[in-house]
Amino acid sequence: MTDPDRLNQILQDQPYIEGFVQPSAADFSARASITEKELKGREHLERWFQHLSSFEMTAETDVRSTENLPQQILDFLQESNEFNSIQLAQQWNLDHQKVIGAIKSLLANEGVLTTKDVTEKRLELTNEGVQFANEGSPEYLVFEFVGTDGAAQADIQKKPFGKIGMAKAMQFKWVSVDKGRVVRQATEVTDSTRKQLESLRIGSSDVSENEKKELKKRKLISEVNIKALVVSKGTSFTTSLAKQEADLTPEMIASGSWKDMQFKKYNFDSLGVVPSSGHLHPLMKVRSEFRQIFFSMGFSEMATNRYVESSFWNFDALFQPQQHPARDAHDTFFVSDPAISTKFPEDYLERVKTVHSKGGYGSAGYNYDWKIEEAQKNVLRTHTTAVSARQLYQLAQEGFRPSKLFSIDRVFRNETLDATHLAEFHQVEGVIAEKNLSLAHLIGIFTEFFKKLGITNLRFKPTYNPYTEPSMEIFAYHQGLTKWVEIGNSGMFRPEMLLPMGLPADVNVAGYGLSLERPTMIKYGINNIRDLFGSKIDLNVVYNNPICRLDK
Ligand SMILES: N[C@@H](Cc1ccccc1)C(=O)O
Repeated sequence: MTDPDRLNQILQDQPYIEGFVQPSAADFSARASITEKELKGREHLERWFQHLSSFEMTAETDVRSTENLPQQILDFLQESNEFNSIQLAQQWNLDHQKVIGAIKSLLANEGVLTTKDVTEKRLELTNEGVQFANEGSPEYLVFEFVGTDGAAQADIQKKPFGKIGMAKAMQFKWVSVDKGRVVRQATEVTDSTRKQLESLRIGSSDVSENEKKELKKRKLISEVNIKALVVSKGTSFTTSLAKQEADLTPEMIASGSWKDMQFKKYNFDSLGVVPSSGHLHPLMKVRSEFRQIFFSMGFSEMATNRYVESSFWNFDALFQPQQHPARDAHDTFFVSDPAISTKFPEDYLERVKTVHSKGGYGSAGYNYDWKIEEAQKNVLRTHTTAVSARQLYQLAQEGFRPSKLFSIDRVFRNETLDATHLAEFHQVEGVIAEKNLSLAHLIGIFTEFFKKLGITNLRFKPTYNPYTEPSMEIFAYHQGLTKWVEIGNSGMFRPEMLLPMGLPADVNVAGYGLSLERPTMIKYGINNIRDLFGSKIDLNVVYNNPICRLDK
């Protein structure tokens, strides 16, 4: 494919290509001016860049195939007796690590090689050096920009190469300034900075010590230490290594051929194949994401270890009246055995009773006959707000301190099952207790919280809870169902709930409860909540959903 004659012709026609530089596309845009001739030749040239690179490879350097590199190294050592890995990599134009890898693989054969660790100093181009090598030095770019007609100094200063380029081009007497106008002082110049950088880049030794010193001063190159190996023949050096088998097969044992074979040493350092075994359930993945998000936002986790809860903690402590429809057997699962709880903090129970029946703390209460029998009834907790209630009471007993708490666990509701409702599901609950908190803080927390989950399409809607005022529901847009789905409920806990607990009057508590299932459905494009439970889960749906792919 290479056509050196044609190439030389091109180089003569287009003298601005200096030497065998391999210009990049950026080269053109970085160049300050392109003459008409160059412009015309550009397309033509671009085709020839391909030839340029193949010419460089075949004519100038000795590029090795890395196939069977260990054998090539043995053959080389046979002739040379000793070599340095860096020099060999340079000579063969290979990545040094590849050479090291091949040497290491040969070391598995005892006695074939001896190696010695050495540290070599090498010059490397800095980022700026690489840029200059690719695009030309700033002084050259200035010289180009000035052109034969000259240019305004202000225009040059605006260019990224302007400042340094001007200083150097003046120092080299390539250009001069007269009343704000820059003109060429030399008719032709060579971009030797770029040339030197290019030579150093390919490890060539044709850059003088003085030139290196200057490049170092300009911070275009720097000295780095590289660990290399000096390799020489071992006591049982050979260029024809016996083929080493990786596996002992039943056939080898049956035929007895294993007796004459050599086997590869077992590599105890290599990583094993990771067995494709269990995966986290999508729900548990989202749960761990939720936990991480809570932790990253400074929340601590509450203990959630009771599914059976008394009505007292599930409802009464939350200022939910005993006639509230949610307490009805249609919505709540009552437990028949044990049917009641009997141990409650007495004073607190008394205060709860009073706030329900007579009011207090500035509230008129509900004005009804509060009955302990109703509060004693055991239920499967209908929300994790029962967990929060216990925790807030505890906080009041210990003495208030600002707190951010969360819990994620199962709750139970006597629901009619459909695509978005189950009788048992998970709630993600958070409470923030602090002075001067408002609903605005809560909205801010949600926005941040869901952003971290990848859900940005949120809407808030005012709602009613017996235990919060104001209260709001949170909706997220579900792409699969093409509708807004409620994913949470929240609000500022009422004083009728907090003050009987003994929390200071100037403390506000914001709370929220979210479903774990619905964000999971949104995230993984699952349209039926029932698909999340039991053995029916269709992993093809989960793993191939277009909205968000689940990594296994
Ligand atoms: N308990 C509410 C959620 C909630 C928690 C805390 C404050 C306000 C609302 C629910 O079940 O939906």
